[in-house]
Amino acid sequence: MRRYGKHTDEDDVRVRPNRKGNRPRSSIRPKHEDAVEGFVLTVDRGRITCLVEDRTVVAMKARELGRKAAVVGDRVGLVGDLSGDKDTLARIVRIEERASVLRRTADDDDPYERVVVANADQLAIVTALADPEPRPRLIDRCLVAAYDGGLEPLLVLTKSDLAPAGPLLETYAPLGVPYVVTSREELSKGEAADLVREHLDGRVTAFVGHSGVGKTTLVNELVPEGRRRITGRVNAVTGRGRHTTTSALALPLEGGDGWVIDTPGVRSFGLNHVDPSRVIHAFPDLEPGTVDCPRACSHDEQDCALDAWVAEGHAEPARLYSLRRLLAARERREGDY
Ligand SMILES: Nc1nc2c(ncn2[C@@H]2O[C@H](COP(=O)(O)OP(=O)(O)OP(=O)(O)O)[C@@H](O)[C@H]2O)c(=O)[nH]1
Ligand SMILES: [Zn+2]
Repeated sequence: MRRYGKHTDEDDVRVRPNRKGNRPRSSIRPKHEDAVEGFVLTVDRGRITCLVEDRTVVAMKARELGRKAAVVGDRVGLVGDLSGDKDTLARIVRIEERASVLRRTADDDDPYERVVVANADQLAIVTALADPEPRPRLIDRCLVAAYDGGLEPLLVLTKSDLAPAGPLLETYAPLGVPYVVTSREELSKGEAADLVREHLDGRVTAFVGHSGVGKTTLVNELVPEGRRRITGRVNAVTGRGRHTTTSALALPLEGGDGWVIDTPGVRSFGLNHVDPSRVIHAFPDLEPGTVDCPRACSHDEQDCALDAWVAEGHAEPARLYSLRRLLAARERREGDY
């Protein structure tokens, strides 16, 4: 039988002698200061799987967090049973401020734009050069989502054995986006993964790409054991035989301190709330030219000061053209999905 002593609350509320009449110390301590830090690996129907030290711990969100959801990549504070044993459930009591956010757009089932990945440093946009054909507008939308959310983009162009990368790269050259080009042959020799890995070490990279571009093939090359390891652990803890989640999944890079976050399909990015001033941060060469813009300028309107400024020779016209193209990609069109 458990005994409840007189002072069971002592550890929670340690009130110090308060001679100066200040507020009791207990009330200014952050709540749950004993919470342990975790990293969200995946989310499945309200079950949030976190890495806590070297254990996989399944948790629920504490009610006090309100509507804010924990998403893959979040740094969280956990309390409760952190053993990671089967059938145990910890509680997430804190979600740390996010350094970056990748949003997906609202859809028929859900009217809100939602964050799908938090704290990624980089967005790897996987595009096939053929089969399926590249979709520049989709790439542009990914770039806007990256710039807006605070992620650095990386273009990963697959299937260069089927079509040359030149024309597409030319389109993106003025943006200075780093890129990797891979082929079937490089893939089979393991070289494709090596090329991509050079961009991943020490960073958290979210991978997006629509069906058939070779994203899964590449991610499996990058983290051959990763998926099995993580989903195996998740299954062991949840008792579910299959990893059924439709959420993104964070996979540890072998021998590095980076993470690959595999995202399911691309449902188009949430660009409704894109702030042009955040996108223009990605264009530091153009930014000074916006001082004479009207207030809340979209930089895609007639009175925008950038046209005259660029015409005076302060920056490359190709850069302004690229900025405008990206800003125009915010509008969702038929076929963007
Ligand atoms: N020719 C060629 N084929 C490739 C290359 N990379 C991947 N593929 C093939 O492209 C097809 C699609 O690859 P997946 O990895 O399944 O593509 P995905 O983007 O994950 O697509 P989903 O699984 O549908 O989301 C597979 O048949 C791959 O073998 C490449 O560099 N060249
Ligand atoms: Zn402007």
